[in-house]
Amino acid sequence: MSFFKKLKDRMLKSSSRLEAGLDAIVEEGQEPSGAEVPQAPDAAPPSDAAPAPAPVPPADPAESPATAPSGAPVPAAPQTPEAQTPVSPEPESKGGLIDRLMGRGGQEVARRTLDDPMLEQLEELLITADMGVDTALRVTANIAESHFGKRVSAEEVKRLMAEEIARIMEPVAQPMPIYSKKPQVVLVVGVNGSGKTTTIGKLASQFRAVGKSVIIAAGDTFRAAAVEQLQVWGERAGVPVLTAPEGSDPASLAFDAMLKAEAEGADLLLIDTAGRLQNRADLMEELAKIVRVIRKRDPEAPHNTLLVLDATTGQNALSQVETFRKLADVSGLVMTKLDGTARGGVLVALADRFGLPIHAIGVGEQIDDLAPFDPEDYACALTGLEV
Ligand SMILES: Nc1nc2c(ncn2[C@@H]2O[C@H](COP(=O)(O)OP(=O)(O)OP(=O)(O)O)[C@@H](O)[C@H]2O)c(=O)[nH]1
Repeated sequence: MSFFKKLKDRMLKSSSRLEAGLDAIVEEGQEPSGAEVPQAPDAAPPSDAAPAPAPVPPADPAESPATAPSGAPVPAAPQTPEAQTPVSPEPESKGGLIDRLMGRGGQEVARRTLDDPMLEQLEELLITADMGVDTALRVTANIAESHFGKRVSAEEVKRLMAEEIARIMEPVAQPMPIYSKKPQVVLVVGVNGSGKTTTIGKLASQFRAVGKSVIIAAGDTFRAAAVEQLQVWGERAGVPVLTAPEGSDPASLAFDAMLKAEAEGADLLLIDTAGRLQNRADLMEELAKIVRVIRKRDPEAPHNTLLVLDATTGQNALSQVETFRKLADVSGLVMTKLDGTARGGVLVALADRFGLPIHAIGVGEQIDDLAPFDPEDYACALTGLEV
């Protein structure tokens, strides 16, 4: 199954809500056929200038520059030709274009003039999909700029919307940079339950699959269950997991993990951390101490600080970014649980507000359910547009 198909199937709740809403908005204001109003020209597909799908990383880290990030995958899901096709033209009805124009044969396409009431309805729909007011306004304003007063079908609106969303998301769709530095230290932060453990397991498995050696440090030493879960993921991924006794200092574990990763020449060290936001001052001190001790071994570590966010929390993800940016030097985001949520629009709001790189998205609980973030696939899946 192409990844787009999988993403669309998994994001059914988001896309079906937007899709049904868009169909309803157009149908509600549908004009009688034959009205003498010009139709909107077919919207152009999202720009060809979109970034290419994440390349497979060099198996040999020596191929990467010492300091500059390579375009490494994280993760490298195979891209099918159809997954790279941004937006296909609106399918012809069975009777073909002439029959449609003549009112013969196939189904007549409902159209509505894009006016202020329709724009307001579109805004509301985007806000209910957790896109946030500012982003929803920006998207609809851009659609209005080119199509205000024109008669549009639901399919055209979806395509225009997908274009706008892809345009917002393109700059942030960046694979996690991979450095030739050994070990590359990746600190993983986020609130409890956001999917840190699962994401670390998936990342470890994908790095292993491209020939990297990985070590995981179970830095949430306060919860035995969290450590056990990480061990299970380590086993699945075939990666060693370093643990410390319950309640011990996570920074001391991180230091030991650095020594082990250096001694073994590991390519990557993934460090899990606690996510207790209830006591922010403690958490800040804990994260700062981890960073201090690993910098004793490598002044540039951590090389990546990934913030894992749970899509089902909707707009709350925005405040989590704000909070964690104060606690740690967040370098990129991973959004989990995009499958089965109607709140996928929050990723657009995040991209629009913060511009932080989105490295990957989680679309399930299985080890291979972590995908590179492709803005066009995502925009199409979100709006319910077929590619
Ligand atoms: N459907 C779905 N579930 C996910 C995804 N990622 C994680 N989960 C589930 O979310 C729950 C929490 O994930 P964890 O990885 O344990 O989250 P955590 O941030 O490590 O949480 P703590 O261990 O409490 O700190 C688990 O039941 C996971 O299976 C995803 O992309 N999709």
